[in-house]
Amino acid sequence: MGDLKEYRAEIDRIDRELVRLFEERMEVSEQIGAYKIENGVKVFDKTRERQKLDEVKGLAHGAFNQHGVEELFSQLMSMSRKKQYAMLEKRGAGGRLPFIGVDRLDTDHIRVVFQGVEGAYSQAAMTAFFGEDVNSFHVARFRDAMEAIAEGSADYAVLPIENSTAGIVADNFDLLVDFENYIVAEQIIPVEHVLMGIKDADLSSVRIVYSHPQALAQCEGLFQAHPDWKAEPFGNTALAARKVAQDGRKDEAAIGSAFAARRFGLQVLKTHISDEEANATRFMIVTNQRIFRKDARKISICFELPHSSGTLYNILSHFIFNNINMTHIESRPIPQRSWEYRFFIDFEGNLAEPSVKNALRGIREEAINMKILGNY
Ligand SMILES: O=C(O)C(=O)C[C@]1(C(=O)O)C=C[C@@H](O)C=C1
Repeated sequence: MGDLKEYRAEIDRIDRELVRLFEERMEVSEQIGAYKIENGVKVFDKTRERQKLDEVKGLAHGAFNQHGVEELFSQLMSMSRKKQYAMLEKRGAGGRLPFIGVDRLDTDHIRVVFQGVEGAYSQAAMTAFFGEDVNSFHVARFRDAMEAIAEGSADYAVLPIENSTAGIVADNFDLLVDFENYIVAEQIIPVEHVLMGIKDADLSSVRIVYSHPQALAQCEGLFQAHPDWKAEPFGNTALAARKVAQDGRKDEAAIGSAFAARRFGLQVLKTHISDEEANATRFMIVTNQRIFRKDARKISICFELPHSSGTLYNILSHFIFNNINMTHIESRPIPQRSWEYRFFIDFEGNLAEPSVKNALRGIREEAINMKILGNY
């Protein structure tokens, strides 16, 4: 057995050599970067990297070291790419992002669309953002709202994206991919559900409860306390309230806002029925222009990744390297492509910042179909 101090001295000597070699390698990488800028060659060369990894693996001995060498060189090349992306941005060769910074959103003479009927939570979010007097109309489906802005019959749409208890509204994530519409703002509103029924109904007469699936999910405790009640998914909370009012049956109830109960002449049978007290829904304000407020602090993007080891890790490294704080990640299956996923990521920043541009450039090159969904 040798001496620990001696071993460490030996490691120190090797590490000094590694650092020297790393810096030497990075210098060559910079020269390649300059060549690539000059000749318009893409930074990321997947084929070359694959060949390199196979070659260096072949030089190592034993499975453990081969694996280690592969990981080490993936990181070295990733570092090399980041250096080259930074050079591109510095020399203004990074290309312009197709988004225009504005001082404020244009809210004069606008029409706003929301999904659902009168009394929907989306309407509450809309009036909270645009004011009570906003010129608005409503449509049946989230997709209809997206279409309305895509074709210009509305200037903005208000759509729920996430609830603090039940999680994301998956359909709206997918619609952001299908349409060339962009998030320009968000509005968070508290969601206070009540149970409502017709004038003659009471808790003992209720048998079936209608509401949006997410609202039903937010009130699981209520159904556990009343195992004989059937939860029946419905288009949205306001439609559920309207149905109960129209059917006029004592055995029917709806979960929705007190606002909807008032609007449809229903009585509130029970308040505070959400499992979590502080339940809130985040709505996005969407438009068909690629604009962002100059003081925007949050960016949403999405991209696709093949289902193979390390792909997500590599993409996320762009955030770490550029010191960017990621606040949300979500994955959704890609239709017709089994086991491939689309990732939705929110992070802090503004599209005008160099670190953001740098990270986005790397992600754009290394992921598939990267799309900026908005800066707000
Ligand atoms: O060979 C190149 O094109 C390089 O830029 C060097 C390098 C590397 O570090 O080895 C870096 C990025 C490329 O994706 C491939 C290889």
